[in-house]
Amino acid sequence: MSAHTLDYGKKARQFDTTDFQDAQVKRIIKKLSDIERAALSSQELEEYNNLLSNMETKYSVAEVCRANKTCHPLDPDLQAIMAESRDYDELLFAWKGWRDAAGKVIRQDYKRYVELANKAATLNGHSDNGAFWRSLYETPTFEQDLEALWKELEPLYHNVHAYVRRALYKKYGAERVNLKGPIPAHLLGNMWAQTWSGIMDLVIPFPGATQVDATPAMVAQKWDAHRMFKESEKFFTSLGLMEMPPEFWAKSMLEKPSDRKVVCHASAWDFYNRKDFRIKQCTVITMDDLITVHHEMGHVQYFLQYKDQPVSFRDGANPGFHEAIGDVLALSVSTPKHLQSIGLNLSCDINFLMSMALDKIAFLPFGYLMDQWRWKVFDGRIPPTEYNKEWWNLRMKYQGLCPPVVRTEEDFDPGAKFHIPANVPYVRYFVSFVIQFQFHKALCEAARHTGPLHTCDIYQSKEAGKLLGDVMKLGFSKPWPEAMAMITNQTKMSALPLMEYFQPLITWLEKENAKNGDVLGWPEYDWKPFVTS
Ligand SMILES: O=C(CCC(O)(O)[C@H](Cc1ccccc1)NC(=O)c1ccccc1)N[C@@H](Cc1c[nH]c2ccccc12)C(=O)O
Ligand SMILES: [Zn+2]
Repeated sequence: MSAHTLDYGKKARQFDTTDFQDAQVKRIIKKLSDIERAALSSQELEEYNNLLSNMETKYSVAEVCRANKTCHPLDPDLQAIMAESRDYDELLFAWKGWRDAAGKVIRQDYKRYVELANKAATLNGHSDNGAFWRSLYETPTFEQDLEALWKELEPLYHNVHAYVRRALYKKYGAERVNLKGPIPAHLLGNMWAQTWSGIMDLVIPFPGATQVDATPAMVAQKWDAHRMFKESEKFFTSLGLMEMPPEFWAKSMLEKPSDRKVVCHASAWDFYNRKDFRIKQCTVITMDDLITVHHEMGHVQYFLQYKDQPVSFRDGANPGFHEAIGDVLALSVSTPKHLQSIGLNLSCDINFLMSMALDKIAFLPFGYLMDQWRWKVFDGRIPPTEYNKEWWNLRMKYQGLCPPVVRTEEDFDPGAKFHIPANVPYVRYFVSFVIQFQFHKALCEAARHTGPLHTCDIYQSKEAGKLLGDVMKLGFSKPWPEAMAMITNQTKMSALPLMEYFQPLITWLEKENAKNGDVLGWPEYDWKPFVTS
């Protein structure tokens, strides 16, 4: 890839496109001219690639062992413990163990990776690697736009955070949860506390109503990975979008193999030959993974829709668009009405909206802080001596979380999250979680949906499918505001559709939190949970 990038980059850089007339030619030459890591000397490029390979391997083989010598990988063991265990110390075993096994061990590699990534970025004319990552959005006001979106969404998060904190207080007691303080980071049902649907049973507003998680029904009906992917394909074709080609089914890895170590974090792959497209996923039979299946299938649908564009344009309008496609469909799949239509469960409105909020609203501060930390590491505002301290400052500031045990600069907690060792930017998911509701609202109007936004299911709407398909066909050929306007009739990111979707829940939460006299936020930010071991 680097050899190809270098060859085409050198050719592209021979042209001064100032007076070129054809906007598409100018756009292709501009994109080819950024040769990224290929700008490094061959020796430094080899060092850089080795660092990335070492970090990803360390992450993928890491496991946590018990005193009795049984060892647990992240997928599926530790993820299951974090979602299912309600034992404070068992959760702490998995949480601390994973950070010792996967994060701590890559701190030195990461320090050197930052130096080389920045060197490549400056050789391509950027001030640092974070500036290069942000340049992919072609939006001069990008950082201000993101901060404005976060300020609009923060009150929703504070309401969910306060409500969940009270539920955890009831479960784990006053020594472990302070109703005016941050929440210990290992109690939220997920290894990184990035989505909280794992603890839905602790926070469900109306336990009497039919339950909202489809997992038991999927297991009872003996769903397997293939069935999950086929269900997702059926949704795409119901919109008039494309089915998966035979090579996809022949060459994808949809389940964790038993004979070799693989990178289990889900991913989708375009082989740029218009025929070969694949997903690699260690699928487990849960509702959570049914959502991830749709997410990955969204990437492949995008590959299929733009496969006839020039290679330089076979990319998302911006990285957030690529992350949003699958999630837009998953918003329809998740509705009680749709789940019932495929034989899974249904539930009452507030319970349903709570389960959606535990993933979509809880995620926002995490989606935002991940690259806040990395941008500051790349531009030098966070030196290696403060990697972990600044990480926890951001985890406190945005998510209202605190570490369950003391952290030092011997630790490297950001390294315990896939995207950090894997060199995958993250603000794309924050952008996706905002724009997917803008797309959902627009597609629901195209599908002539009436009633509240959260009940909309665009299944079988060819009009909705055409809107989405036409944008995906553009790939990266037009600036993303144009693609945004094709779907939503306006060019900016907006938090309003997300807020409209969750309005019934927010109203309910504000009343509930007021009734409990709960504080919004964590004024007692210095509080620490009682540590036994
Ligand atoms: O990482 C992912 C899914 C993986 C991916 O599909 O985004 C994958 C990440 C990746 C990128 C590069 C190499 C290896 C893995 N991205 C892609 O496969 C991909 C493919 C083509 C274009 C762009 C991205 N989700 C994030 C955010 C997230 C959490 N919960 C979610 C629920 C629904 C959707 C996203 C999330 C996470 O798990 O923290
Ligand atoms: Zn993705």
